[in-house]
Amino acid sequence: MSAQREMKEKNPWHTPATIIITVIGVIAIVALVTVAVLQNKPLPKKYKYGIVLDAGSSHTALYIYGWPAEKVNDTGRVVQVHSCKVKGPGISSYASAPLNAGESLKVCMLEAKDQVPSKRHQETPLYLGATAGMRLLNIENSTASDGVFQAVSQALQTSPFSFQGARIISGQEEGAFGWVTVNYLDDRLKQGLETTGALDLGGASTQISFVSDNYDGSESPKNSVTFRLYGNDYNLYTHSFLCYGKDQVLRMTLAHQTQSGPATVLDPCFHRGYTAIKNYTVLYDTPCVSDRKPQPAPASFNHTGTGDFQECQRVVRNVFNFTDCKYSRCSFNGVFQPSLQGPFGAFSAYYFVMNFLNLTDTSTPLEDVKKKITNYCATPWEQIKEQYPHIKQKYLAEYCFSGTYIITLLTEGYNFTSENYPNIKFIKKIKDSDAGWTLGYMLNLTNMIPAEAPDKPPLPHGGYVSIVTIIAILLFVLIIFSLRPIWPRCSKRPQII
Ligand SMILES: O=c1[nH]cnc2c1ncn2[C@@H]1O[C@H](COP(=O)(O)OP(=O)(O)O)[C@@H](O)[C@H]1O
Ligand SMILES: [Ca+2]
Repeated sequence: MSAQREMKEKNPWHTPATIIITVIGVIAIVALVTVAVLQNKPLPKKYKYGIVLDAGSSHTALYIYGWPAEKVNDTGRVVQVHSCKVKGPGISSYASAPLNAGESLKVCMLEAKDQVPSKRHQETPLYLGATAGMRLLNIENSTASDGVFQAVSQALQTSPFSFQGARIISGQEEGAFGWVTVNYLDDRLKQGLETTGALDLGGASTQISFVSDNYDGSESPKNSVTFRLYGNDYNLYTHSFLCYGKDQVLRMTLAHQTQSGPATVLDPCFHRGYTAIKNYTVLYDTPCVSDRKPQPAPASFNHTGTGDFQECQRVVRNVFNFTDCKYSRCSFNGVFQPSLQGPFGAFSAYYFVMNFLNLTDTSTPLEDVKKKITNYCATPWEQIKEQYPHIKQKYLAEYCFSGTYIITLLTEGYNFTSENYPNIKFIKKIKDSDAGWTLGYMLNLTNMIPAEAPDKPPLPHGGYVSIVTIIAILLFVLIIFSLRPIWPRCSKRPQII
């Protein structure tokens, strides 16, 4: 009994002071963790939006981008939240009825109104950028292109968004912003990683953009764009070939085959059994071919397919000039191109065509790619129509030509070889956002990519809570241990005696 009393008296656990200290300690730890969890909760996310209309030669598409209002400078934070394909042709096709161009945008603009919360409408910038279709119309008839811009601007001004203007973007911008989009979405810019080149195939123009170490921009300054992004300097090579989109090249190959104004054209780029009456005036109605119109020309010709890849490639080669080059090296048409470097992302029509032909897997050797296109071209038109009843016949009839053009452009135009062909990835989207120039264009106009690397991001909420919890537990353990030298000695004393 007396030993027990003595123990009770000397054990600090049982003194009122230690009990109070321990209770206060535990309360303090619980309070600390509670504060960490509750008070430092991230603020509810406020989203911002931006809208870009891509007025391409074949059609217009609307893209809505969104990002959390705070931390705008974080790479890869802006994402595509919605897209809308405008019904009907590209705006350049409305040259003689410009009001209809404005009207055609209405359905997608209404969709955008639904997609962006109404309290954000006023602050949401809206841009329209037109590419090669409008470049060609502007060359052909600048009054008509002004009329189209006036009509679309008027239509967009009536939207609740903050309309920032409609304009033709240059080929250089189109190429450079496509490259920015691909590398931004891939998180390559902020991390200073090796960049991915961008290959964009449209209907009226095509772009190639990449960074090459042995290129400083001095040999052909007009092909050079310099960027300082997140503290890294980039010297980008870019070129846009006007008229080398797949629709204009198709016209150029047909123009090549109709130089003498024949009544029938036997075209190796179309399937056997394919036949259509085509109008000379319509075919030659673009600045890419207008100077070659046979004079006098009959009203129309009979366009008949023979389905022969090798012959088709021979015809397609005629649209390239491989001989003139005043630089150390050229792609084609006397255009400077440094040596190819790094991985490439090929999008837009590159993707549509190669995806249809089941050729997006670039581990397929180049020779096998050619064999597959050869087989496709050699398949009779009747069989093709039966095999793909749900695909638009206009696209279906042209895949043989388009596949042949793509392979010729990549290998003979840009000089991809069987060794570096696998460096190309045919892509439609990166992390749910479409590959194309629009995102890069918006990031640039809203100053969303800083020249210098942003400060290190503060600890995320989860990390902050974990650290406070760990510290609290350590403190608790420390209190226990600080009491240990007194407590065990007291409790063991009776045994020693
Ligand atoms: O599903 C498809 N299959 C094949 N080609 C397509 C498909 N969708 C779009 N395209 C083609 O992609 C190209 C897009 O070009 P775009 O309209 O962007 O012209 P641009 O960039 O030269 O101004 C056009 O040739 C169009 O016909
Ligand atoms: Ca395009």
